[in-house]
Amino acid sequence: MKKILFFLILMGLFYEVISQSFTIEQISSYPFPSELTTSQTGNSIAWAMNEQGLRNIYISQEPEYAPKNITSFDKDDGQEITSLQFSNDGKFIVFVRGGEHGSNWNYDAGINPASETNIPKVAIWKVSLENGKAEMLTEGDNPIISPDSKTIAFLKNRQIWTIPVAEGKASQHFEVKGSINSFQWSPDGKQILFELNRGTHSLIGIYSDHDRPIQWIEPSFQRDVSPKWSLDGKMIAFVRLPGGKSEPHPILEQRHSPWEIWVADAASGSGSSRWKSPETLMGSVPTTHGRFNLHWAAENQLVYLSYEDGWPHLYTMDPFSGPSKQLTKGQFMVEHINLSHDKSKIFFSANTGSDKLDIDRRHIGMVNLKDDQMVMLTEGEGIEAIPVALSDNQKIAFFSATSQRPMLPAILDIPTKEIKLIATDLIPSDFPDNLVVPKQVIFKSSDGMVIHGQIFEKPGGSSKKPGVVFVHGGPQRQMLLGWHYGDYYSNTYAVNQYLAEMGFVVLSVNFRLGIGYGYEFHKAPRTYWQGAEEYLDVKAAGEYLASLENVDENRIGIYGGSYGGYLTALALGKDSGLFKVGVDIHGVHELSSRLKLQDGFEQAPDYTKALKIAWLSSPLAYLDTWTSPVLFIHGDDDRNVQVSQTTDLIRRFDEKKKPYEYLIIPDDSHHWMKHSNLIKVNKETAEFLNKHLNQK
Ligand SMILES: CC(=O)N[C@@H](C)C(=O)N[C@@H](C)C(=O)N[C@@H](C)C(=O)O
Repeated sequence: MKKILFFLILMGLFYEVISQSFTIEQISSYPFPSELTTSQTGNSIAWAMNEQGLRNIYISQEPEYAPKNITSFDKDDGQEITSLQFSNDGKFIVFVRGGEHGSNWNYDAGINPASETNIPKVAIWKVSLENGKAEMLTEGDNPIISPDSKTIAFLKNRQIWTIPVAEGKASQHFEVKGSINSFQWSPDGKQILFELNRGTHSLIGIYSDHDRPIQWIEPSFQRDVSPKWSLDGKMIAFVRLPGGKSEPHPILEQRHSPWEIWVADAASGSGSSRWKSPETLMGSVPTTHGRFNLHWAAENQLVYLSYEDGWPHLYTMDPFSGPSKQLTKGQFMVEHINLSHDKSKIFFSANTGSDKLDIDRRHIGMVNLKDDQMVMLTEGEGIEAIPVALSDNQKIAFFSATSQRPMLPAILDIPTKEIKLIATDLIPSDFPDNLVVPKQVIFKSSDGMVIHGQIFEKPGGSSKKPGVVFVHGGPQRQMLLGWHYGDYYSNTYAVNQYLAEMGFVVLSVNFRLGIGYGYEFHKAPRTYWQGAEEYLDVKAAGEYLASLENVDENRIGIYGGSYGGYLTALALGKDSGLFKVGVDIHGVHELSSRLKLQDGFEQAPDYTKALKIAWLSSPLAYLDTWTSPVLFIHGDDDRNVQVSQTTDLIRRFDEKKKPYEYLIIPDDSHHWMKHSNLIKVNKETAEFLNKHLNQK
């Protein structure tokens, strides 16, 4: 009898293994597009494509839009492509290779995930569209081609340098005290507008030539940012924020963060405030992609984004006569905002449409500034994001995905609504074609917060499956009902599909602090080091999963990266009874550093209380109740979450003689720049969960 039982168990295991129809390498082999850009004439598009670590540039030209590879970088060396742009004359493309631009610090320092003996530099490259020659021009970052296509301005050591497009060496364009955050050529190419950080305040200046001093624009002790030339080059719009350091306000109270829109005369530098944010929490500085999204549009209108009605929406104003007007309205968010080349139309991604599930998707919308009417240009069960207008102002390019197919560029002809998917043959021939369709689930946290999630479950298999909660990072993110437009979350979507394939029921939880569900959700109080109430949503997700008929409540795991790693550690510390195993990927653990250390005489009135709450919001407070097995993973060139967050936690585990497993990835960052590292992390994550939850 025992032999028969053993044989049946063996067959069951064998069945489950062979029933896996794809490997982690196959599901992680999705090509990831980024840096979508369009030419000024001729309706061409270009994008960067990461094909299993090989990052190259493709262009597509009308009418067929067949993708053409114009670079040949052939090593999985972690060197990303950014700042991709066409020259106005359409003769060449410029881009940056190297660096880690998704970082919170040191984003323009070379990254070396291949551990080469020379750390790769961050460099500016040019590809001729006439003869196909690709050449590195100079070290530097953030290049912008001059309107006449003859010069490339760029940042080096936070100063503006230039290099002639033809022959010639790079040289510092001018010297100015401070760090230049951004710059812009004037429409006629004769001047450069720049935003300068001087520590306690920020200034906006215009460089004309060596014989004229910098023209400061309404200099003040405030922080002036996001300057934009008007279309005729006569005016400058910018945002004014408070400068300096305030008295120490109560730490645990949410406060209005004020901002104003100013307009100044470029020649004289004098200007005035044209709009002040409503003095409400929702009227605070927006934190949506693109932040203020301040743009000059046709008819000298100013377009901007504000959260003031509780959702990130677009507004317009005539800076000289009129009050502002709301262009997009409703319970949805807009992000990825871009204007048509003639500045008469605004395109954006939005989580809205005719289907109630659209709140967990993205579709493309447009506002025509001729009549200020908003229309949705795409709909359905797919995910469309990051629209960019083509030069004829009649087409847009964007990234398109479904629950089955990863992101690819697509082109929509606005009048005909015809959509053309591009580069489908860049999806590997052995890429899985039988992925599960994530199902929207909605449940409530213990405090009543309504939480959205996505369930990934492969039909069939065991009647009682193990469950895994996935916790995204950011935290200002939203997981979707399909492949994600962000590289980090395309990867976690792949991992969730693989875990479902292995027989897990996966619940990806969109906890509070995420985007897409309005201000109250995105800016919920008493969260992170101020009380970690977002953990209630993670716990509710675990309990929801455990309550499902087809899930074994005694085999629930959790994993997450970065902010999701923080919540994974908190879950394992606070609720090892619910979460039986976890994988904490570059998580945040020590939170007191988030409290601005009080110096001098003054201290926030609630500083002591805040310190206590920060401690109780940290996984470090729960090590004695943390009994579930854990795998710690961190790259040691992480520039979003210090690797010390994991080394220090491991030190505490060692001192407490607590078991753990670990995986350190030397020289890689927060974003697994080297594909082979991404595969290693994905595989170890899945195998660790499988070892503890899926072995009968
Ligand atoms: C300043 C800041 O918090 N930046 C965030 C983008 C960040 O780095 N957050 C991390 C803690 C994190 O969650 N990173 C990834 C996973 C992300 O989604 O940004």
